[in-house]
Amino acid sequence: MQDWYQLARGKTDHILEAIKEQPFITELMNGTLPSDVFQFYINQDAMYLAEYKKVLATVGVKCEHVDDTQFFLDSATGIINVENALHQIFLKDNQLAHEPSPTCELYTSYLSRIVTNHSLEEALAVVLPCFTIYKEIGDYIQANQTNKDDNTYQSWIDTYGGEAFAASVSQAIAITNTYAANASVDVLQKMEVAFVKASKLEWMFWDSAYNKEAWKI
Ligand SMILES: Cc1ncc(CN)c(N)n1
Repeated sequence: MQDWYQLARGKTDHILEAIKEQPFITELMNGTLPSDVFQFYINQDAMYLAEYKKVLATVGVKCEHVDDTQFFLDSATGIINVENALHQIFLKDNQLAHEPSPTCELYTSYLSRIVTNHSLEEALAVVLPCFTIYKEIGDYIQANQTNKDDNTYQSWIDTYGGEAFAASVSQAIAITNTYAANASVDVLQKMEVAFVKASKLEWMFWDSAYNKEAWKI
């Protein structure tokens, strides 16, 4: 029998395929992504992660089992520290923006709303695509690129395609599956909605970076 993650992941096949085809991802893989686009992305991502860190800590506090709490608190500090270090490599101080794009604002606000006002199960489901999609895309790029020795963005690619990230992704999936195993049909339905919506927001985040999305007014 399929576990919750396998079922939810199945509902997002089209989103994963669409992400792989995004110009942001194909150009990142080829090493041809314009540096101003990557700068825009990394800058927005730094603002995203500052909020995501708080969201993960909140999920950790809500967990019933101490090991799960520990995992999310460790993730809030450990993973994010790795990503912040990565940002230091790429982020140019003189090109910093301080206003989140509409999509960055939408994604972080959505995460925060679900984690604060909804069930623990939905909170687990909504934070999961941030782990699983980056893992899948990191693996996908590593498996398909032909320029590992000559890609400006290799350290970014290797962060998400690497073993350390894989271990935390597996743990996040396992914890979510455990809580889903005891959830009602109604809660399972809501978990799926949250997982699919956050997956769409991952697609939108790369799309908004590629187009250097601005506020319309
Ligand atoms: C928007 C976004 N989503 C996910 C990740 C991977 N933690 C990230 N750095 N940025």
